[in-house]
Amino acid sequence: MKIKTLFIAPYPAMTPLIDECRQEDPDLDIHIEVANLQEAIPLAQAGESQGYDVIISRGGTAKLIEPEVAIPVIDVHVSGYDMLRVLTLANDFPGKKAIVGFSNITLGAKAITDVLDIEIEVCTVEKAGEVDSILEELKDKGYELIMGDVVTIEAAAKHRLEGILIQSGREAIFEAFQRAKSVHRLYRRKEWEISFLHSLLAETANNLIVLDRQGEVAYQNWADYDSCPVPVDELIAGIRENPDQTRVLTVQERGQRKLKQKRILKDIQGKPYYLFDFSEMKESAGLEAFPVEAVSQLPMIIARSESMAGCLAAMEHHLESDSFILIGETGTGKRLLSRYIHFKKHDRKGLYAALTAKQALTEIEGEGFDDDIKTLYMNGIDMLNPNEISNLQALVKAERSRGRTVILAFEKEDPAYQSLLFDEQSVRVNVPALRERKEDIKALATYYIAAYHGTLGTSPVKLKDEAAMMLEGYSWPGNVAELRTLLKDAVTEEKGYVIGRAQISRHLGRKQIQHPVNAGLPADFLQGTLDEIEKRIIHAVMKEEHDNQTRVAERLGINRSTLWRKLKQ
Ligand SMILES: Nc1ncnc2c1ncn2[C@@H]1O[C@H](COP(=O)(O)OP(=O)(O)OP(=O)(O)O)[C@@H](O)[C@H]1O
Repeated sequence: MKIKTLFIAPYPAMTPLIDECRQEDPDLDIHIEVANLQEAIPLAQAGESQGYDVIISRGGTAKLIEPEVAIPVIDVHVSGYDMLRVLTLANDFPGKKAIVGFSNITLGAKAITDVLDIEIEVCTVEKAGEVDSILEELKDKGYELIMGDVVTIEAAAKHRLEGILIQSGREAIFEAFQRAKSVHRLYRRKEWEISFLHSLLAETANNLIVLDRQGEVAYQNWADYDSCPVPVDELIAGIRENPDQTRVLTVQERGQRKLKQKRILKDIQGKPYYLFDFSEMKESAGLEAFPVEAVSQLPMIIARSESMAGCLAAMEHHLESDSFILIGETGTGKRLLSRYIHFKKHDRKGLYAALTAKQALTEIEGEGFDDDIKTLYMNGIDMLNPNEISNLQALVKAERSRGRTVILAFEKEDPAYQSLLFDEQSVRVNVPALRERKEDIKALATYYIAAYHGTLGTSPVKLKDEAAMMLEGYSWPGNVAELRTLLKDAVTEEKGYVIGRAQISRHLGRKQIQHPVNAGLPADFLQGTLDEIEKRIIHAVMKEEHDNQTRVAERLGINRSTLWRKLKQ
């Protein structure tokens, strides 16, 4: 198919030559118009809307058209032949002569006049406005003949000077035809690439918006939403807050569902762009849903005691590892520490998932397990049978090789899990029981008083030393989780500003009543293994709390998933 070409000639004498040349070029379908400078712009714009592929023009006219249209504009260059022709013409002219024009004309002219020793003055202008004053000066000096482009020749006529237009010859026109063809080919190829990528994007980047640093929308495509699911102002505020972070992941609760937002900073042609990709997080198909989150800030860990500070230091020291084993009684803070490891290792560039070992075995291999999950925290390993344990071992290895950090939690060092517990590649961290780090108790209690004051609006703001001492005297079988529950009960009940000995003693006393050592229990209640006794206690409390698992977990100072696990045993 021929290339539809609009040739805008800046002077009428050019048209016969163009007409002659176009007969010899089978690839271009050329339509000719004559217009100089500004007059050419509306013609060019009309040509673009009529479906022309390319425009050819010359000098200042071509330059003016170019920014006004979105199709390629080819400039007919002034060739050495054109220059030779005009100089030959002028050579026989008697009197003083000069060439006036922009450097694209005068540089070549100067070279030729120097080499051939032709006596012609060469004057270069930098702005079209300078032409008049140069011509006036030349006239005063006795110059009679001026050579140049259309602008120069029109000005020469005004000053009553003789003018010869530097015309384009066949070679320059053919050369422009060639360039028109190759630029058109390139343009077509790029156009194809762009539409190809656009249709790919429309298929693959389903819910995407791209903003520049100023917040202008550069691209957007919504398959599952009518428009951006998060207000664009919110996205812009995030960019301003943190413009240089290359990757930021967040998870937002949207009613019952969770919306994952992934922000990637991309340098495109030297300019920063922010790609926001949105997706709904798939709820786990299996047992119960497990929490997946983007840990957005470093979790607060109280570590006044030497043992807890040592525990943190050991983790910090081995952060490059992709495998951790946390050993500590229930409620000591293993999950909290795993979130701390995740934040330190992956910052906001990946998601964190906490799940039981059984869930891990069923969910991870399944469809829809999110690639952005970079840390897997697994507990409940004691519920696995030997076969499942070896499956878990293989899974841990595979997940590590996928670039995930795997953190396994154990309540005690049980020989049944030896293969997992003593894995050489893992960093083992012992999380001390609260009774072994009494120095942390006051700080933890104060932290919780402040936290509940801030989140629940509870009154107390101070813990008296005598009350702290009472807390330090207790053995905390449920560890920090139990301490937190006691503090929550105490601050919710208390309407004054201070938690003193009386309040703490009341709550610790209740524990004695709720968990009497043996009073009123069947004779065989304390018989059997520890696991059996634990089971009986849990069922007794379940009965008292009418099967309300949240309340039972609170009373026993364990979290709900631990309770759930223990009930399933
Ligand atoms: N050092 C600490 N500083 C602040 N809060 C803590 C600390 N240790 C534990 N906590 C808090 O105590 C509660 C229980 O901690 P966590 O759930 O991490 O314990 P766990 O050892 O994983 O328990 P389980 O084995 O029962 O699942 C959480 O609310 C946690 O934030």
